[in-house]
Amino acid sequence: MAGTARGLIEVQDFCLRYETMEGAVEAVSDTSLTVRPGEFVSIVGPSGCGKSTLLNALAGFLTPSGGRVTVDGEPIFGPSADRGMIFQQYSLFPWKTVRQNVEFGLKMSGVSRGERERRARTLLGLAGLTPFENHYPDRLSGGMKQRVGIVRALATGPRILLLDEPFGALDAQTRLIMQQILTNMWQQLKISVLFVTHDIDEAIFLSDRIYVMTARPGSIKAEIVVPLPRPREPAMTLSSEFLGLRRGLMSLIREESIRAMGGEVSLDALKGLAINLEGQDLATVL
Ligand SMILES: Nc1ncnc2c1ncn2[C@@H]1O[C@H](COP(=O)(O)OP(=O)(O)OP(=O)(O)O)[C@@H](O)[C@H]1O
Repeated sequence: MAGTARGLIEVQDFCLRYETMEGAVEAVSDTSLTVRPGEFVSIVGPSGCGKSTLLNALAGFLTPSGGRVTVDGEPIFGPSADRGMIFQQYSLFPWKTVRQNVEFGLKMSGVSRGERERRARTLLGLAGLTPFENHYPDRLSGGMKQRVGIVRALATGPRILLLDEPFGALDAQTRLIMQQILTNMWQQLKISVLFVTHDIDEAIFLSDRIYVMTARPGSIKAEIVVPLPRPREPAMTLSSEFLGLRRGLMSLIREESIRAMGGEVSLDALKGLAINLEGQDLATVL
């Protein structure tokens, strides 16, 4: 799996509508993006802009209402071990040990016992999980469970890895460690990654490029290249380059988050200027 120039993701004029009892919900419209083989790309945007919808279409769980979604030029017709997907919630089999969880997909694909063990042990080693290979998931912390989930998705040698807020449930310190483990694994495996996050710092720290989506129906508002060198070090988050990117991204997302609230909240309201109290203080008025 290492060293192969595979994993080109191309999304062209993608639209997705959900049909509901109340009518159609246009979740994503006219979205085009590319992830080149071996690239790490993130998607950020306001809540409800369609990030998960797009990722689920790439995973093969949803069918586009329009446009084209391909990996290495091949259209997507359903889920495949070629496209690993990681969610925020851990989805390990509780009755299997860590190594059995990692080997599961390989067993289903008919890989021999020896080869399964070799691959699982290599990946568990890369993720620092060797001492826990015989543990059951209920004995693992959230960060460890998520590491096992990532290793399990990688074990079958996917061309691309899709991650939907994978570290959203973890505390800040564990999150930082997970980010480094993920980038280490990604650099060694040379796999293409599309990563959805709400965390701007996380997107900058991990990515080669970042797509910013508009409020629903989501489309691409901006594409930002992250020029920070690799390997990324935690100290880089204090550099002027990092802070400049952060400022730019925050202002783009803020604009869209306000739009996503459908006019319920205006910039004036956020500054506390939207209601005229006619000189009285709030406690008196209430
Ligand atoms: N099954 C569904 N039926 C109807 N509408 C849906 C369905 N799933 C999602 N939506 C709507 O589609 C839009 C996009 O949802 P999606 O979960 O993709 O957004 P998101 O950007 O991932 O959100 P968040 O950042 O809050 O996780 C939202 O307005 C959501 O309410």
